[in-house]
Amino acid sequence: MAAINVSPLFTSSSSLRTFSSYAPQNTPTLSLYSRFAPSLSFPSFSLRPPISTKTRSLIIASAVKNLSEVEPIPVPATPEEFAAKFPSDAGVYAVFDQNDELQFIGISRNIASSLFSHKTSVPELCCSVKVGVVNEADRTALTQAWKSWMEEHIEATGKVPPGNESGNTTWVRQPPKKKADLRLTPGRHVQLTVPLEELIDKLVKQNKVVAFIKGSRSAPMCGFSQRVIAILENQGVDYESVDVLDEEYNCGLRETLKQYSNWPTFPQVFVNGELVGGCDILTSMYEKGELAGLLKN
Ligand SMILES: N[C@@H](CCC(=O)N[C@@H](CS)C(=O)NCC(=O)O)C(=O)O
Ligand code: FES
Repeated sequence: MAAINVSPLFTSSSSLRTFSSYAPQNTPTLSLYSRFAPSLSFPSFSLRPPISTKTRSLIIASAVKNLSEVEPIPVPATPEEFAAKFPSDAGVYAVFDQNDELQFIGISRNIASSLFSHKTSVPELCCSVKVGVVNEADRTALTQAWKSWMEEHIEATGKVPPGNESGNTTWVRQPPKKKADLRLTPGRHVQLTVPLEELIDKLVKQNKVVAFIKGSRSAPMCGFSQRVIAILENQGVDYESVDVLDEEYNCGLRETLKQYSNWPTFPQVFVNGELVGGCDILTSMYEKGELAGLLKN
């Protein structure tokens, strides 16, 4: 197995092997090891031709210590302790369970924050951590650091850390689930016993923030509605959305709402039962910093 010794900047035992020089035997090809870290996606972990001198000098400049040479740090419990123990810098980290089995190697723009998030979501797997800060941490440098730790571990054990195996989502931050849009009626086949205006009135008075939009909040059907949803999401406010184009569950809403609010277009955003406005008004309030106060009161 060919190994290329490189720069004294690497610690004494370190050597940098070309990616093509070792795919461990009895294990799948390296491309199968490609995984996603919580905040950054990796390029595929594929076999490559030998690294050019220029690339190698880049790698050396951003190299972290070998995985085996880094001291593990016990994982603390509180966010304050995380901030005190771990750097908020970018880099690579390796998480070990209570049996000192390596569970996951990840990269992050903020190591302390990523580790705290792992500790919160999978506490039983986070007992100690090895950390390598990457200087001048652009994407290439971070990926390189991750690859070198992955390769070192694979070479030593012949296996990929379980959390980095293809299809394992334990360590990947799941996007928050979007709330469902509200429906005004049980369906168009059901005869309403109260006028639609009354249902609208109840809806806007019983919910602090309501956005009547074209399409759903997860797939707005018009740029104006999309903009308003983006603003509300950005404000982190809990809001309800109603699709005025949904003729099955909101039959007649598109025209009735225009009369109710005396406003001819959509989107329409209500706060505390009052119409605030459409896309232009929301955008202007957002840009002037006036929206946060209104949404919170
Ligand atoms: N200037 C408006 C833009 C919205 C707009 O023009 N909406 C149109 C096109 S989506 C609309 O709702 N027309 C009435 C309708 O489609 O029933 C705003 O600030 O919200
Ligand atoms: S649906 Fe065409 S501009 Fe809104």
